[in-house]
Amino acid sequence: MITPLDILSLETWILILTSFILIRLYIHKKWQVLKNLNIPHDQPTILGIGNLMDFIKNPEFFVTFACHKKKYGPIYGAYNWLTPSITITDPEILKKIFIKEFSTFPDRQVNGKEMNSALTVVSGRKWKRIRNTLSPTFSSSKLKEMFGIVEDCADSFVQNIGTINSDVDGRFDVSLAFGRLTLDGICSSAFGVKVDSQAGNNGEESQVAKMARELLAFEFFSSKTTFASIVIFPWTEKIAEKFDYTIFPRKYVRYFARLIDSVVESKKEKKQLPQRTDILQTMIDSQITEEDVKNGAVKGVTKTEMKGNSIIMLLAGYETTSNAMVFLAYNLAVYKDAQHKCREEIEQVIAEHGGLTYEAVQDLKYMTQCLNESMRLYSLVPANSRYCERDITINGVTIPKGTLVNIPVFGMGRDEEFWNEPLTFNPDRMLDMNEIDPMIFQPFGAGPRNCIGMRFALLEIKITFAKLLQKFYLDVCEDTPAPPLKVGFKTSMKPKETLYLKVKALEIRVVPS
Ligand code: HEM
Repeated sequence: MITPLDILSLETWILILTSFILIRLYIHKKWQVLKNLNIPHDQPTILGIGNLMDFIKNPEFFVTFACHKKKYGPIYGAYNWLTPSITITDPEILKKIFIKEFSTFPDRQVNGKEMNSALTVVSGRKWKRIRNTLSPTFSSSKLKEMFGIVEDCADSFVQNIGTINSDVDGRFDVSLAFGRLTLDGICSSAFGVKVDSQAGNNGEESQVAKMARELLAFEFFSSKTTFASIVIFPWTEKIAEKFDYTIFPRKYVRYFARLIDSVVESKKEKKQLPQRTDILQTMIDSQITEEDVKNGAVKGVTKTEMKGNSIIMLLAGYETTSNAMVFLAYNLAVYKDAQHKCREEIEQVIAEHGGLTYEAVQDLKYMTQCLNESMRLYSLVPANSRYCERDITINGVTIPKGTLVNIPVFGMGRDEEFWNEPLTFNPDRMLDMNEIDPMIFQPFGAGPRNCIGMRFALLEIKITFAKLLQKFYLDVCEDTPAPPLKVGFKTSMKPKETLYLKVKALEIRVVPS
């Protein structure tokens, strides 16, 4: 296959790309797109190039956001390198962008063949068809059928946490332990493959777990090609598509594409695995051909789309869910009253339902409050976005076509304008979710394009903590930092430094302080 380097030398490409940057810079300066924004306050609207770089360099996004908000007001324009963007925190405007005017803002942003079909990046009719096909996978009835898969992984986690995942004092690396758990959960549900990564060093790690770990460890933002493609030239995606270019390392995409082929084959032959409900099975059941797509099919996924979307479930669902558990564990270890109340609730709910059933998990109300409060303080996806496809004026604010709307989710979660004592972990404020504006607190995004895996993630987190807290008491170690934790960013928000906590088996029954 011809690669760009077969056509022109690297130097020539660099020259061409640099010329493009300068031309685009010139055009934007000329047009001053953002100067035309009809923003209802007197603040300057141009921050200059590099708003997004600020964020990547400084994951304490809320610090950047708080400074910008103070300086420029609640709505301000900036350039994400060459893409004009507008940051909005007004809930009324956000509601219109996410819901009422969804057709104007259908995508988050303007990767070979497989990844270009992933739900996260497709748009228009294609997105609608794939989303319609995959959504039923996360319905209550399907999640109930997947309950066993998730429960197995949680059981394995609890079994290992007191032994191979912790040292003699019960001290464990929180990200490592929850990372292994979620890897098992997502591989099992997305690919239909049991990977047993929780067996850790004492057991044989499967090749799938190893490849998944390596794929997930890939630093997207450290790759200059990726950076250029996504951030500086969002429009080069179309060219990249022609060359079957993917931002994901080809070795892993090919590996998983082949893995899916073999799982599909063995599922067909019913040789290796029993037919069971998982994300891949839902896609197999609704497989269509390229011909069907051309004929306007409104539901179903092609073989290529099936592969891309299985891989994207792994990428979108792994770190987010794992880090949500890391932050929840931290908060429960620090705030012992909350941990104690969670444990009481678990015991009560299990007694009422006669076990930890799917319905029992839905009744873990206080644990949900703790999780929501934890995700407010440490939002896993620190910023959301919507790409504006036509000029529009909303509540007096003009958003020109081609502008990226930034929603600083992490910043809004800690904004004093919206929350009383925002840095305090207070699950009680999440008691009545009708009182919380879903535009201000949006850990899973909002509107028709919100997180498709939300209910799966919530189920996995709650089952795990119900099982963990039944058997163990979570505590801080001597070197566990005091709140608020310093955060870093890879593919999702995570603790900046390696975080250690302690587990103590509950036979010792420690009375919470
Ligand atoms: C705590 C865990 C998770 C968090 C915090 C999270 C957060 C998010 C957010 C903020 C978005 C963007 C939504 C928007 O634009 O409004 C998103 C999209 C998405 N998430 Fe999640 N997610 C989590 C777990 C998962 C899981 C477990 C899966 C898969 C099994 C998943 C699959 C996806 C996909 C495919 C999209 C793209 C949806 C679309 O464009 O239609 N996520 N997620």
